[in-house]
Amino acid sequence: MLTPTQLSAARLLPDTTTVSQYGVMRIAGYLLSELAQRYGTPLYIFDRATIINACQHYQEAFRQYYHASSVRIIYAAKAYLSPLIARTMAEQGMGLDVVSGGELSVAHHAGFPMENVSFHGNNKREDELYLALQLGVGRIVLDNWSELERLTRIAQETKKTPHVLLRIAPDVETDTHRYLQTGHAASKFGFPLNNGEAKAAIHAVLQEGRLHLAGLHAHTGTMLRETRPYEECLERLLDLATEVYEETGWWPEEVSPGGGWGIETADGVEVPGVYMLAQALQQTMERRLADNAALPVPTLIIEPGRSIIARAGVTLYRVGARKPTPGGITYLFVDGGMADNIRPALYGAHYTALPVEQLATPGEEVCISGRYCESGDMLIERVVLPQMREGDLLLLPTTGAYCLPMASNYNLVPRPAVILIDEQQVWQMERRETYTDLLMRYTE
Ligand SMILES: Cc1ncc(COP(=O)(O)O)c(C=O)c1O
Ligand SMILES: N[C@@H](CCCC[NH3+])C(=O)O
Repeated sequence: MLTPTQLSAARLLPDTTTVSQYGVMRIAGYLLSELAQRYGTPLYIFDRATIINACQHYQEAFRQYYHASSVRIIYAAKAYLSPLIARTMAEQGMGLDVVSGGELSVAHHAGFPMENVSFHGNNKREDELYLALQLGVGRIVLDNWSELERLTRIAQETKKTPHVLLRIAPDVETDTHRYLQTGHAASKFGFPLNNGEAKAAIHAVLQEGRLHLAGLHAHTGTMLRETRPYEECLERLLDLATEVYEETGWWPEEVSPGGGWGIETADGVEVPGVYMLAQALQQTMERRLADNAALPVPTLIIEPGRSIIARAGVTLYRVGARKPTPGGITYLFVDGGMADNIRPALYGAHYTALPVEQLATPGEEVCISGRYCESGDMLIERVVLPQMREGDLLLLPTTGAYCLPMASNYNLVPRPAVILIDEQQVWQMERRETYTDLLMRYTE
């Protein structure tokens, strides 16, 4: 029998999760308590089937509205990357969006086809641009004038003609946390549209002639749960392209309204299906290009990260202590916290938690708090759970995106192990850090 918390959390769990009539939870057939025993805790577990299903779901949704050749779906590696994840994305026909020489190196190491890699970021260093050209990345997305000048100079020197997109700040408002907004007029990302800089940058690239301007890009924010910002963003990019076409005859081969599609979380807000996004973008494209029927429809590039990988991931923590306080809060201390998942502290992100084994104890409201020396180290401020004891295992769903990539060694706690599982196999993607790993960084 599922408890009410388990029931409401069921939609947040990986696709292969099962709970027996005695309340025993498995993912891809594995007993979670056995995985915790074998790999230790905290443990991040990714379910391969859920990742593959999400990739296929995106492809099917967009292929309902576009020819396969006119849409490219690019996984945003910043959500979580390992060589095995890069290989899985390649097998699924996904491209890869990277934002650093580090992510680029993992993609290269994994043998990811470099022509399907887009190199993003707002401050790419010179050595990273050289590396991108040397490895032959498909697209470099330029954010600002300095980057444009830097890459133009490198292109001249190396006698290469990189394919670039210009990132535009389209001045589109999004209904998401302030730190997750990226397309407004004051955004740190992109050439502003409003003051004419975006158009000036396009003219500059075309006049200089050293870079191949393949198209225009924007990304308005993340954890979006409506199609409106995507539609507005695509409209603005196409309007800008139309103006430039009339002035110069240049027309984009590609346009991208970025990634950012949300997921359902413990806050209970529903997210429309991805096919709604595909449909909305196709309709916007058709509407905006109706007056220019002779022009080829640009390839649409979409860059999901979280909506591909968040629900595939869960975290297992072990409870170390239960502490009722006279102030009325009962804490459950777990063996991880803000250093492996900064999202609640940084964005007020909502998670829920489930005991891994069914407990017949009465329910109580607790605060799930980590082991770090910060009062703000709360993974969940309030959740009702059966009374848990020291040693019990707790599972947090939807931790596959932006937890591990933002992890730190705060308090010099080693970072957790990470595994990928399917019904046949367990792959250890990252081994647990050791004290030796931590000590190796010090040179004196
Ligand atoms: C340029 C760009 N593309 C794609 C993404 C992926 O966003 P999400 O993981 O929310 O889909 C991001 C991150 O917000 C981004 O900055
Ligand atoms: N790190 C953020 C998302 C930022 C995505 C990159 N622009 C999160 O956890 O939600």
